[in-house]
Amino acid sequence: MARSLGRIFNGLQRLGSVSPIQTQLRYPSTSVYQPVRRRSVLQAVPSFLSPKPRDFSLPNPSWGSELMQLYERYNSQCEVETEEGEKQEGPWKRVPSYNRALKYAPCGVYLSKIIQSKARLFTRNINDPGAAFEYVLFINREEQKCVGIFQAGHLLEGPPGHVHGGAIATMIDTVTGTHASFLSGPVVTANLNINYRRPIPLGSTVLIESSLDKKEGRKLFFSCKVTSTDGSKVHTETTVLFVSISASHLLLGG
Ligand SMILES: CCCCCCCC/C=C\CCCCCCCC(=O)SCCNC(=O)CCNC(=O)[C@H](O)C(C)(C)COP(=O)(O)OP(=O)(O)OC[C@H]1O[C@@H](n2cnc3c(N)ncnc32)[C@H](O)[C@@H]1OP(=O)(O)O
Repeated sequence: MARSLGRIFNGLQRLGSVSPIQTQLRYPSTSVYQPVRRRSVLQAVPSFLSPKPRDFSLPNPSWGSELMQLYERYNSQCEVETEEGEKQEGPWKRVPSYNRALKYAPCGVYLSKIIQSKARLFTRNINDPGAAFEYVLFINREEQKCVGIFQAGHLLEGPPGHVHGGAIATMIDTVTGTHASFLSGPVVTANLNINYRRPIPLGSTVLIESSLDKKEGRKLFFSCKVTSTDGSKVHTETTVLFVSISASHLLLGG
């Protein structure tokens, strides 16, 4: 069963012909979710089987002014105007975000109904806006950087009034993991090493910046910093190692 699912998944990935992250990044970054590639792959599928998934990385009423300001700052650099007044892709891309990782893959919506259909992405499984992880990620291909803007909700408490260290680690893993997937396709975290420097108050917004240090074969080494939004306070400093895997590594249990 697992083997045949692996074959289906690999086949579907070949059908899509681009990696999951590359697929999503083809969508016009300043617009709401527009599944250009997915539509062409799935045209023949009845529409009742393809509900439009919610993109959690778009603003909602729980977003505070800091999250909104930073979102707008990066989003305004996703599409720029040439001197002739034409619009073209800018240096940054907003990364859409759904409540199942499989929805990123070509035909993923259908696979996600077959494989562990109740599974939900850890950071996107609370429906109450603002209660837990509110965040948006942007990627800059040229500078090989990824930033996350993260507003921590009241359900993420660790030390009284402050964010749980595991929730911070989750967000660091999410930003660097998305960055690594974008650069290299499917990966898993092999090592995550965090120095917690200052606690993060619940309800506040922080900036998470990931950069690729080096790539050696299947291994990708990243540094990641969590700071206040103006960069004046460092909350954590992290190094992360990701290892590239084939899709069957996950489907067949490693
Ligand atoms: C189909 C998927 C599509 C995905 C699309 C996603 C889109 C984005 C979606 C949503 C965004 C959310 C993003 C969230 C991201 C979250 C990521 C996680 O949390 S992952 C869960 C936690 N991690 C694990 O469960 C790993 C468990 N470990 C393993 O599976 C294996 O140990 C693995 C793959 C890491 C290595 O196993 P081997 O057998 O394949 O390879 P070997 O030879 O052991 O290692 C390869 C190289 O790496 C080094 N290495 C391995 N582990 C190391 C370690 N812990 N420290 C240092 N080096 C290590 C080794 O020394 C070796 O190096 P030398 O090639 O010899 O130079």
